[in-house]
Amino acid sequence: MNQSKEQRILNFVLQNAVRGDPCSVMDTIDKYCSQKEWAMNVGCEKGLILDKTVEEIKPSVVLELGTYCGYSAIRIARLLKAGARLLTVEFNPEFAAIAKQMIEFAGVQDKVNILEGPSEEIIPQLKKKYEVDTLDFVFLDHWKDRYSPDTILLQECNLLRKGSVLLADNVICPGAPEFLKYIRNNPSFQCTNYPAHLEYMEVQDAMEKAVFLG
Ligand SMILES: O=c1[nH]cnc2c(O)c(F)c(-c3ccc(F)cc3)cc12
Ligand SMILES: [Mg+2]
Repeated sequence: MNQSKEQRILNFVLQNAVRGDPCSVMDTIDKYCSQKEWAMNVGCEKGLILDKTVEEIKPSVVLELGTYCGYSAIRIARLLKAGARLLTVEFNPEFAAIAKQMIEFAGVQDKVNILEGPSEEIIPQLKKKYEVDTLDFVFLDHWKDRYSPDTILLQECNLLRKGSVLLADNVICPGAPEFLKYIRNNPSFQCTNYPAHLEYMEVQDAMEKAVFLG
């Protein structure tokens, strides 16, 4: 049976990146996806916005919605302080299996827990099943029409605290208009937009940062 694109990306990393070196894994994925097959990793330009956000917050507990091949999980985990942890949610079991191998190869597996299933089922389990009190940082990079319902769900589950930071990918391309309308008109959030390019393309995209004001 012929391989999936995600399996080809993983194989290219296993054969070309340096085991235990997160930057090498990220660079190798970016090389493959810019030269051979496009894939929906956050990439290096928007990845720098993600890096700066994580370095500013110095989070202890991070939630990522949308793991895909694990690129942004590795990007985030490499910057986490000792004892800090990343919970990353992936609906697609094939993607989750690829991400697990990618994260282990990068050597950040001790900081990352991949939670397989739909975000709307997992978010309500975070407190009891995954021992989360509140989230310091949430990276939204899954299905665009889940951005606002999941943001509402995070609030309903009391997972946000004063100063919790949300960062959403793709608010221009493919676009998350409902989320932007919701978050920018909500007095409980302070929003900032970061224009960028779509990963590996000369197409406009942007990330939206939203700080929860409590
Ligand atoms: O579904 C997605 N989930 C998470 N991130 C994405 C992304 O960064 C994309 F660029 C895209 C994308 C896909 C096809 C296009 F033509 C443009 C963007 C999709 C997603
Ligand atoms: Mg994305």
